[in-house]
Amino acid sequence: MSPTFLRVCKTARASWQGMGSRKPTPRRNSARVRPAPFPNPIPNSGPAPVGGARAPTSTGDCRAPPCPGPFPPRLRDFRKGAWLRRKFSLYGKVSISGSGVMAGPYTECAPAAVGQKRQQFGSRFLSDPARVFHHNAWDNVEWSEEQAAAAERKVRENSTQRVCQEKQVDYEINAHKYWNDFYKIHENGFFKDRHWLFTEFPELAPGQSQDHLEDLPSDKRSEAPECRTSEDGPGLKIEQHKCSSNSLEREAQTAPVGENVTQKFSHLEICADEFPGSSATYRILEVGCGVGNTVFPILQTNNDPGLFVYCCDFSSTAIELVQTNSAYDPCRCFAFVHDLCDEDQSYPVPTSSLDIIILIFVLSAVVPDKMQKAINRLSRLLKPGGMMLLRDYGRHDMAQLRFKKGQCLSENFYVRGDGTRVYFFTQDELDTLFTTAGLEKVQNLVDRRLQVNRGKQLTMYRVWIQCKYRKPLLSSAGSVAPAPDA
Ligand SMILES: C[S@@+](CC[C@H](N)C(=O)[O-])C[C@H]1O[C@@H](n2cnc3c(N)ncnc32)[C@H](O)[C@@H]1O
Repeated sequence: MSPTFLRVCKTARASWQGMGSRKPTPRRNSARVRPAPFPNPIPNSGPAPVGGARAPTSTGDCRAPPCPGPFPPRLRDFRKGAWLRRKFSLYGKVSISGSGVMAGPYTECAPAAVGQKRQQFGSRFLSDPARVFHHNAWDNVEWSEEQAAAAERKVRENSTQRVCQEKQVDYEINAHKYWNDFYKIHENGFFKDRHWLFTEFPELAPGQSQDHLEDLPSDKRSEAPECRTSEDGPGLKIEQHKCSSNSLEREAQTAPVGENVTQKFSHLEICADEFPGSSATYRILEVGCGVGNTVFPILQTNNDPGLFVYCCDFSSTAIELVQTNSAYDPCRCFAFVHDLCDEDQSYPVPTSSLDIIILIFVLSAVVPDKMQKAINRLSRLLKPGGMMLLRDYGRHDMAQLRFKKGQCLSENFYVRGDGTRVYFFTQDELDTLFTTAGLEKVQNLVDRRLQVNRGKQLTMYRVWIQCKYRKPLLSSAGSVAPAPDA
């Protein structure tokens, strides 16, 4: 994109590259699973009670662990049982007798009745341990004291030996390169079910029918590839709105991709009425979008003609994959390379212009020292009343427990075998990050889920955290609340 696409209004610095071409339905723990010795996970969600420890709807993260990789493994990976069992001690053999992974009393709730659309998702509670392998996953699993203590021990153990300073610097400076390498290898092969998106985050498609989801049995929903192109998608009706006639918008959206087209705009600020998507009435930004696993489902599901979706990632490889995806529509979407930790880069939208900012398993990839400023900057982009949505790894998730000594960078922060990094949050830590950025809590819950490999009789305990924080409409003085300084 050329600087001519931008109108210089004030002083600021903007730079970006490559422009161009799993439940808020609060669910109740109607049943509790008393876990056993090891990792136990959780469950589902519902519209969440503010600040609770409820469980969101469906699956959680983007991928689970088959290898030190950035994502939790997909369900189908679980079928590689033998290999996984060897590799990860956290995969436990379930002992129905109670001596194995799951012990203690369980209460199994009947699956949600047909017709209770949202509740069907993530509302499967295990009450009878003998039935643990009857389904792929169980919701709202509570951890026993014994299991929590074992997780603590495991973390203490794998944190004793830290990565040397020199390597730590390399992982920080070259973080985007490690992710580029990741996407060069996997491209968009990590697509995973994201139907939970709209159950957990209805704000992404307000007022839109979720009927297409009900066509899938719940088991299938969590295994189906989540993001398809418009051609092979789930038959969703996509109503496209016209491209803006605004020249900036048009040109910026068709600019070439890749790092070589990086444009640095020092001391620039986007003018309020000339930026990509400036004519939209509902703006969503996804930060750390990867290859579009969230963005494309939003574009497919939300047919509001006033919708415009921005998405960025500091991996130019990922952004290129987004921009070259056949479902990428520059009239409705703008993908750009951006490092959310780089204070010298501005976002291509004005302050107070976004309705929703979504962070899915991205904040955990950022070095803890830089998280607060990154959230502060994002907070300023939200309109009063706008919301920040997050889903990310929770403390003691199986992925954390499986790290070996020598992979720990700092407390609860690790590097995977491929050089990508991951932090495991507590609810309080996230609450502090968001409230310090001037946002108020709407939801902050922990999602504990037990995933099951029925073929191999393995159980995996996942922990994810889901948050929604809103920018206040008015300060107590009656004016719009000020955005925090970086
Ligand atoms: C675990 S992946 C999640 C991708 C995507 N949100 C999803 O759920 O499929 C983390 C993503 O965050 C991106 N990322 C990590 N650190 C970043 C940063 N400082 N700025 C922008 N993107 C970043 C990575 O490139 C990667 O695409």
